[in-house]
Amino acid sequence: MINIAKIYTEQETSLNPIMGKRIAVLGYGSQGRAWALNLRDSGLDVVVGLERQGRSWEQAKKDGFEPVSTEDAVKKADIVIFLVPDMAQRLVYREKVQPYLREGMDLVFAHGFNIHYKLIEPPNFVDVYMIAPKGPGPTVRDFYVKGGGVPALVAIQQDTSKNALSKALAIAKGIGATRAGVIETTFKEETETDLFGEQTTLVGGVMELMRSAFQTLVEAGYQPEVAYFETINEMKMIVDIVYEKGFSGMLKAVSDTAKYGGYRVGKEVINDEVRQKMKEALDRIRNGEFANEWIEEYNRGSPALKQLMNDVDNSLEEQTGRKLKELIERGKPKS
Ligand SMILES: NC(=O)C1=CN([C@@H]2O[C@H](COP(=O)(O)OP(=O)(O)OC[C@H]3O[C@@H](n4cnc5c(N)ncnc54)[C@H](O)[C@@H]3O)[C@@H](O)[C@H]2O)C=CC1
Ligand SMILES: CC(=O)[C@](C)(O)C(=O)O
Ligand SMILES: [Mg+2]
Ligand SMILES: [Mg+2]
Repeated sequence: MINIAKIYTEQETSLNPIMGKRIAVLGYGSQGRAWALNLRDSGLDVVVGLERQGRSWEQAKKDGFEPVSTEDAVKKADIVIFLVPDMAQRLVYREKVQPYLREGMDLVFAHGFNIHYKLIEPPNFVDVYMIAPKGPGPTVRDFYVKGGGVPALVAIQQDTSKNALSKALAIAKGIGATRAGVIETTFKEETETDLFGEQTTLVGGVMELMRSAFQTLVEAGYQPEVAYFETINEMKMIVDIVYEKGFSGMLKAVSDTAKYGGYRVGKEVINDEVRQKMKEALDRIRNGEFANEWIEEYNRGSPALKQLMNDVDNSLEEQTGRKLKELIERGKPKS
């Protein structure tokens, strides 16, 4: 069954439901900085709450905020937005948010992980909702500054005030998302699809596809620089055309030789075995296995994650990219 999505746009949404309310943005990283700045530029009352003085604290001050401790931000807030890493949210909630919850407060998320997998179980006297931008934090800021907005999903988990949707849409408007459009979803759908996307395509799939192709060429004796241009650097140009003009537009921009070769070999590489693996990844997301594994990894101090970051950093493809950086920068369009 296909449900037709409800899409909210700029005209049918208003900032009024949250105007004058105090908004605490917890965390000042990828999304935190973008949200705090966009909400402030939209005329809303934002306070940045952070755990300790450090890099985020300095950045927030540089951007003109007066950051305060998480507790102090929460104590004075009507709306609390969780923009610390997913794995940190439970502890921040238990120690710094829960003790200060008052009736009529809102708990807001940018991803459904902690609510969907029940790591955070808020009391029934607060509203719980999500605005999930479908793009990286720096892009959320960049698009907003340039008059646009990254599309987002909105979901309501708890609607004690009977006004949660209009407040969620107001925040979506405040970060610029309604300039594009905001789709209504559930915490379950957002959490499962977001995890699936980053695992199989956006982060894991695309990166390993590019790295595997690079490594195949280099192992066959081709120059790393040539392999890098072919399998990694050109990806942006191809994906940019898909973004602007869809797959049909991309196919029109490449040669007939590429179209035929891509048609012939693409489905051989990304075959039924790969689709089966995608299905299994989705199953592990849906039955909670992935969430449990990630929580355990995090509790051990994220050794696998650290290893991955290290391996990638030291890989030949990354070294080659660093070597070619100056050349690539020189060639970028100037306006
Ligand atoms: N990164 C992205 O572009 C996207 C992120 N999201 C969601 O947004 C939320 C925030 O994610 P990011 O912006 O990636 O986070 P991030 O990793 O960039 O957040 C870092 C911020 O949290 C603070 N922080 C780090 N560890 C902490 C801890 N143990 N306790 C308290 N504070 C800590 C840091 O000081 C910093 O201010 C998550 O729920 C994520 O799933 C949703 C869409 C895209
Ligand atoms: C940027 C984004 O949307 C991701 C990949 O889902 C994330 O960073 O979690
Ligand atoms: Mg995402
Ligand atoms: Mg994600």
